[in-house]
Amino acid sequence: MTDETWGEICADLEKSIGKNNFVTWISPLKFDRLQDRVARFHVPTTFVGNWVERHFSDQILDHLTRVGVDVERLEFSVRSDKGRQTTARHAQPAPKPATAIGGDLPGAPLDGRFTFDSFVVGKPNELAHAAARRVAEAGPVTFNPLFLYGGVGLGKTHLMHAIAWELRESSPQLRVVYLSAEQFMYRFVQALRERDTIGFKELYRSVDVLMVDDVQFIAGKDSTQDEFFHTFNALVDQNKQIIISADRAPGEIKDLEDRIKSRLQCGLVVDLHPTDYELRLGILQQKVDLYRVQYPGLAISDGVLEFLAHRITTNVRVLEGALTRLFAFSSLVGREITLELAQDCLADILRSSERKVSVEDIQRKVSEHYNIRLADMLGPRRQRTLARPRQIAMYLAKKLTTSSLPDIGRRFGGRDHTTVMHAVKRVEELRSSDAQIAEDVEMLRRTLEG
Ligand SMILES: Nc1ncnc2c1ncn2[C@@H]1O[C@H](COP(=O)(O)OP(=O)(O)OP(=O)(O)O)[C@@H](O)[C@H]1O
Repeated sequence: MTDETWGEICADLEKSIGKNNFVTWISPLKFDRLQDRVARFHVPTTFVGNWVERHFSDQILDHLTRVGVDVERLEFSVRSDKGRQTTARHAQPAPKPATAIGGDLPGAPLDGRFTFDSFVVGKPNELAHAAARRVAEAGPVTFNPLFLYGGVGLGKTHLMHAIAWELRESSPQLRVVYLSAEQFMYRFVQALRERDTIGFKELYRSVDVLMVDDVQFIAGKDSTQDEFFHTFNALVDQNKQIIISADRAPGEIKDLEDRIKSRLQCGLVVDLHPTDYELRLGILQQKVDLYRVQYPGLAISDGVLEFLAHRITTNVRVLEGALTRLFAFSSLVGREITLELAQDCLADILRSSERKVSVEDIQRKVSEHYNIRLADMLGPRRQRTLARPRQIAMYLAKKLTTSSLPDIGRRFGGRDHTTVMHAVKRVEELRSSDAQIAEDVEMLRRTLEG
């Protein structure tokens, strides 16, 4: 059997199992060889190998036999660029399909790539990861809800899906529902339209684990908030686990009712901090390893990943997009990915990343401007000559970056978010009453935004 035969079979498989299944499970397979009637494939993770083996091996065998390939069974192994191999057969048993987790329960589909295996842990996300792991153990409920928050593309959805996959595998009897707050609202509205709110209530209040992604979406939507609040209470009363994500801390979500905010704050609130250089590099290396399984010929020069990790600091999604573009380009033109090629091919992404101001840049510029030491800006001393620049830096951090108030507080020597809130308010007042401060702030803003 050749790569070409496999390509033909893929086209047929896509028709029979559907595009989504095909893209998630079959595209990542790389045909390796046929030997002793065993067709061997490389897979990006053991998880994918297990899944394909369990759910699609009969269909693959069927298609292979139909085109005349003499094959008895399939084998899947993970191969990293260093040639390490682990065979899927020896790994944990695969979980059951989870597109409709909980059988007839209306959950949203899960992404097969978002598992704990593929989540790279670093300092900025280690607490969120540990909390997610703990919840995924399905032991006694210790914190309810688990509230994960952080900026765009930092891995909230990835962690929630990972929890769902893990629970599905270890506790298949649990009724686990994952959905976005938007889907929760649409389903609720549909129930209202069909006059079946009782059915809706019963359904969502009978789950064992409820995960609602991007909860900030329901802010300002009164009846949905109300329904969410009652569902939430009913589940907490029954000691069922709830996991919520949002783009900011509960207290900072505008137009969210206070009773919901306080409920959300009752459990464990953990944020995913913006990535640091090491985490970005780790994620890039992991992606390269995965791509190498699919495209063994992939050549990437030393220093390219370091360059990307250094320059693209916005979010992981942008980082992944950049790498995908580089891979596509290099495979199309058949060239090694060099630093020059990366600079050319990613010029737009690099340019837009350049304009991003970081909290560290702000701290540095403000301390230079007021001629104080950076350590003093971050330290505990409260004298006016230090406190004022510190407040201005906090104000600029809030205005020029996407960091949340708690995040800014933490970066200013572990201060509370209320201190940052106070600083922002104070500088706003001073800007209208003190011409010197207004001028300083404007000048600093211009310099920082370049
Ligand atoms: N630590 C990580 N390790 C591996 N991949 C990661 C990590 N963090 C994020 N990603 C990847 O980045 C992409 C975006 O992550 P995800 O969708 O979970 O972000 P999010 O925080 O839910 O963002 P949004 O607020 O936009 O919904 C995904 O492809 C995810 O797999």
